[in-house]
Amino acid sequence: MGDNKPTYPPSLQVPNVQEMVLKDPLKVPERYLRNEKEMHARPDLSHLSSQVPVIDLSLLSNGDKEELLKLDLACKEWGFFQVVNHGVESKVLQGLKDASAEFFELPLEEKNKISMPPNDIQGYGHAYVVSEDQILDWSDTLIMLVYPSWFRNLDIWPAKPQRFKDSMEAYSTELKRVAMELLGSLSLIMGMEKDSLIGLHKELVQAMRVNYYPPCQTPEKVLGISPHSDTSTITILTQDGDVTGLQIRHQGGWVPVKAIPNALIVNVGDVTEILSNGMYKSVEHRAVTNESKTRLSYATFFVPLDEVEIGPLSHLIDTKGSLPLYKKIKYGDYVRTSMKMEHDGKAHIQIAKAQD
Ligand SMILES: O=C(O)CCC(=O)C(=O)O
Ligand SMILES: [Fe+2]
Repeated sequence: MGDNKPTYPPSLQVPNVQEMVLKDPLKVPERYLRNEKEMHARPDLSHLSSQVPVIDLSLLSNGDKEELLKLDLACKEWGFFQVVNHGVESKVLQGLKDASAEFFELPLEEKNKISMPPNDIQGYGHAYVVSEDQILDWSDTLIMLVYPSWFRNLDIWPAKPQRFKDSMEAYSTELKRVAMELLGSLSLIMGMEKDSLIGLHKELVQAMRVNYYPPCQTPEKVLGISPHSDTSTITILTQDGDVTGLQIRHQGGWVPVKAIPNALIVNVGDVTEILSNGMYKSVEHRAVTNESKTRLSYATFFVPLDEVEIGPLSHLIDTKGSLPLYKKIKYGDYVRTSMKMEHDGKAHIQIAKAQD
């Protein structure tokens, strides 16, 4: 069992953004410039920020019917929600943030000791760079598998700061509990037993991505992370401080998510969209940069084992008399094919679309 650690298609090597900004804060190379249409064409929906649903995890845990209905609506209408009363202590959240910030402040050569190897996407570097002429994201990233623990490749976990591993472990263990609770509630609102979704995963695989967004003098011209939906079942995100950066697609525009302090931001991923035959939508999101402040975000992806076949749940097709919108596909094939594609909104979910 211990030898079968998954690896993922690697990304092309591109410049370190943090270093670029350190050397010349005014320089924004052409490779990072977005077209104006992409940045400005959509309606400004920032006034909708306050309407992003808020879910109380302690109520969900008690099986509160009203809260389950709220969750159902949040997954249908927004695909994103904030979770409060999750029970993750603020010192655990802060521990992860401090240790990560300390890692990113290390000299480049120290960080490069765990740079992504040529055959994997885990480690320090950039993700989803698949062609030399693609527009690049204004960010650097650190990616690692955390659970099940025998999936860990500790060679690419930061050795410095010393407390990094413990902080990551403490945070991830807590998030696993939150995810199990959320997946239990999702099972219920999808008309199944509470433990069905977890069972379907065979093993709940948990991967972590720490995003580092340096400031950019012209934030209106670059993106921290390109629009995409996550290939996960669910993603739980937390962010550093009060710098807003995350924006979600809603009603044809972009809505900034203003994080409630210490709340966790959850989004529905492609797997849930596929399983629910489109009833719940994995929503496109992106991150913008800030003119003067660095932002860090911490995304935890919960996914099934590679061998698990995902496809619309039969009871969700049968009861509604609707056609399956997606075909059955092994999760491992889905995620690996998507990683060979440039982030382009939700284009990669086509991999699982049923033929008409
Ligand atoms: O930084 C953010 O808020 C978004 C990060 C994200 O979408 C991701 O890592 O998949
Ligand atoms: Fe994402």
